[in-house]
Amino acid sequence: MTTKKKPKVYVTRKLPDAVETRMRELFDAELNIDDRPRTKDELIEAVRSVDVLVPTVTDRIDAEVIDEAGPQMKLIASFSNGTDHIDVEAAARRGITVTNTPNVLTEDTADMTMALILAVPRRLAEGARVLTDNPGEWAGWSPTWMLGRRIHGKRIGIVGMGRIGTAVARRAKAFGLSIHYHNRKRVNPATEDELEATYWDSLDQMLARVDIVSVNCPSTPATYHLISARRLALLQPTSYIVNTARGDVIDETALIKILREGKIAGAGLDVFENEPAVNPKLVKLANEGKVVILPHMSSATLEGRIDMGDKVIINIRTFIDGHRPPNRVLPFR
Ligand SMILES: O=CC(=O)O
Repeated sequence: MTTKKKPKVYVTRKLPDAVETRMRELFDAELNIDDRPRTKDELIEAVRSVDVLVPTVTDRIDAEVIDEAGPQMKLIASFSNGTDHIDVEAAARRGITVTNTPNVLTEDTADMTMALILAVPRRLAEGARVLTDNPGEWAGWSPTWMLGRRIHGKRIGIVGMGRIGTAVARRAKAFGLSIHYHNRKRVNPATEDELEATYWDSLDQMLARVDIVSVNCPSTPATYHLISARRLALLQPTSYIVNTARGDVIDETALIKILREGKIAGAGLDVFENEPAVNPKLVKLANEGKVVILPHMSSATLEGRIDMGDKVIINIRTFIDGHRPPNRVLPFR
C-alpha cells in the first residue's frame, strides 16, 4: 500500500488548538504558534513552495503575492467569510482555487450587530465607563441623566439582506423594530412575510426614512463607498449607523464629518476603512460617546472559530481528493 504524501499547508495565524491538532494530523502543516502576522515577503516565500495557503482577513493576498506562487500551489483556503483581502481574479488567472468559510459565523456576527444596535442608542459603552472611571463614587440614576433613545418601535434599514442581514432582521424584529431592507434582489416572499419586511429598491429613499442603518453587505468593487457622503447626508439627524461588514462600504471620512457636525446621532463600528489603522478622530468620537468602536470582533466566538477551521479543513481535503470544494469563491464579474 502506498501512503499519499500529505499536502504542504501554510497557515498564517494561530488557530484554535483543536483545529491545529487536526491540521497537524492531516497535513504537512506549517502553523503560526506565536501568532505574529506574516509579512508580505514571508507570504511570497511561502506560496513559492507550499500546496495550500490558509490566510485570514489580516493578510493581503494581492496579485503580487499570487503571481509568485509556484506551480504546485493550487488552493487558497481562507479562514474567513469575506474574501476582499484576496485578489480572487488574479488567483483565477493563475488557476488557483479560492475557498472561504460561510454560514458558520452568521449568527455570531448578527448577535454582535444587534449588540451595537442596542449599545449605541442606549449609551451602553458610556455607562459602562462611569463606575470604572470613578471608583468608589456612585454617579447613577437621576431623571435626566444618561438618557439614550428608545429602540422599540423604530425602523431599521438593512443594507444587504444575505445570510447575516437576514439574521440581523430576525433579531431586530424580536426587539420591536420594523424591518426595511435594500438588496440587489428581493428576498423570497416567505422570508419577507416572516420578517414583515419592506423592500426598498432605492437605497437613497430607504436611508432617508429609517432610524437605524445596519450595513451587512460584502465589500466588492460594487459596494465600495456604497454609503457615500451624498447618501450619508440623506440620513435623519436622529439616526444611527452600524457596520459589522467591511469598513470600505462606508466613506469613513464623510461619516466622521457628519458625526462631528452632529448630523446623525451616532455610529457603531466593528470594521474600519484602513484596518488595522483606526482613524484617531473615531477614537475621539468614541471618547465623546458618539460612537462605539470594536476591534473587528463580530465573529469572534470559540465555537465559530472552530467551525471555521473545520470548513477550511473540509475545503482542503475535498480539493486534494480531486473534487470541487464546497465553499469555492468565484471572482466578481
Ligand atoms: O470578518 C470576518 C470574516 O470575513 O471572516
